[in-house]
Amino acid sequence: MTKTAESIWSNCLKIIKDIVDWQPYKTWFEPIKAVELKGNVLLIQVPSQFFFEYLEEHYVTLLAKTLKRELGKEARLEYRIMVDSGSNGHNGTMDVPAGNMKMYNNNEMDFPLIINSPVKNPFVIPGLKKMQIDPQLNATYTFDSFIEGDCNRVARRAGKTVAEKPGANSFNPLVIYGGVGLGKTHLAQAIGNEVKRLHPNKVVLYVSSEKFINQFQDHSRNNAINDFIHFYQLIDVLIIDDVQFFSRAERSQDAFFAIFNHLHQSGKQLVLTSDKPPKDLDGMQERLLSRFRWGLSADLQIPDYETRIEILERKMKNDGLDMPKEVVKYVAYNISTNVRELEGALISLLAQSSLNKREIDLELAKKVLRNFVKTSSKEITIDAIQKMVCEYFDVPYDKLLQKTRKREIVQARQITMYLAKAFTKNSLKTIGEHFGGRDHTTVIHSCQTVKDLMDTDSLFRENVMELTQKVQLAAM
Ligand SMILES: Nc1ncnc2c1ncn2[C@@H]1O[C@H](COP(=O)(O)OP(=O)(O)OP(=O)(O)O)[C@@H](O)[C@H]1O
Repeated sequence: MTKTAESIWSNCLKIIKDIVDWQPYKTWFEPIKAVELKGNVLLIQVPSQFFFEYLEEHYVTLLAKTLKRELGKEARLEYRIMVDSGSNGHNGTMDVPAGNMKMYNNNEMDFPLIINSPVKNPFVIPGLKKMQIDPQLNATYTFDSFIEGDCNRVARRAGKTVAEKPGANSFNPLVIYGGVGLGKTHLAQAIGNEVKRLHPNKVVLYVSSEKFINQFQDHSRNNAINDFIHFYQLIDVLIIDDVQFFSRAERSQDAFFAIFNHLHQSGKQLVLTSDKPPKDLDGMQERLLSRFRWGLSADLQIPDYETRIEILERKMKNDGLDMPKEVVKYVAYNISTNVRELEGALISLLAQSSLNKREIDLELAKKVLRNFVKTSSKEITIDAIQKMVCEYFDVPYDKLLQKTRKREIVQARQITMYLAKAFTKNSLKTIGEHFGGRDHTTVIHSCQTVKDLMDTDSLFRENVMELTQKVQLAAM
């Protein structure tokens, strides 16, 4: 029988249908039309640029293997992409070779594009029933590399719970929010990586809201919104980064609403990040905001001095680097804006050391940081912290030093000790002396009590976080 484009494609579809699940088959393979067969090159037509990219990204291996079965090992695939003529002046279609198909002539490179796929070869998995998608995760963003401190304890622990039991916990959705460079993406990705580690069969997808909106707009142009929504409804753990950008995209919010409802009702997990608390997300539909409140919103704050040291040390350890402790302390002390800047300072320091072929020492650190950020001009004192706390809680200064056992005073005193330990270089003994001659063990006990209370009492935690920021500002 003569081979035609249709017959070849129809044979390919028979194989593909046995391998992929029904829904992705309908979404990603049924809309494809066989156009032309020229020797060993099959031209297929796909409805959009997005569709083409999606196939290339997720199904290129499957397509290549299938086609090679039908047309031999020299087989090649070309796409004809339906183009929106209104937006770019093309005449309705554009032909593109499957850029990666040539790789498949080399048997050793059978699956170069399915990254993080738990399934090595879709052809040997009997009755494969899960959608194969690249979860778009960066393997370096793990819980292990995400240092825990008072600034992120609640969010990090909630993230772990979600990863252990996705969809089957009360943190659904989990909304992680916080300022620039404080680790929202890292933590959200860590959840995805942990889910894949603990539950390899779960379908995880990380996507930025911007990408989601672009995909939606592509599908909308191609009258394929239902396909778009159906695709997202197949995911077990959907992680959407920077949801604040939805505020500019009313119609994408409608699609997200449909996806959210379906996933939530089916016991699937949603993880969202935002640069502000959900209640401050202007331009977001109320029905979405009310759904965000169903789960848990956890914030990320600026890490305190000790956590900043730990972050720097872990980063250096991971990269096999070393530098004197006093330099680490100097960097941590002077950069208290966010973690990205902290990492930036470390990189600048290493670069300067390697360019100038000189050891990293305090002198070099001072020079580099001078150009990098405004270093702390003032060393914050215990007295200054005491005054700030007294003002904040409206507690008389002398009461802080006396032996009063009144709860408000005791807590204010404990918080002051905690902040003094985090933000000054004084020893525990000196800190104790500033509180009417208390013992260093009292300071240790106070710091521990503050940490414990921050885990259990959200109002207390908010107070400490606000005071932390005030102290950090005063030290700049
Ligand atoms: N607790 C932490 N432990 C270790 N590394 C951290 C921690 N928090 C943040 N980082 C690192 O800081 C950098 C910035 O983090 P990330 O990109 O996740 O921030 P973000 O809050 O998503 O920022 P943006 O608001 O700009 O999107 C990353 O390299 C991340 O690994």
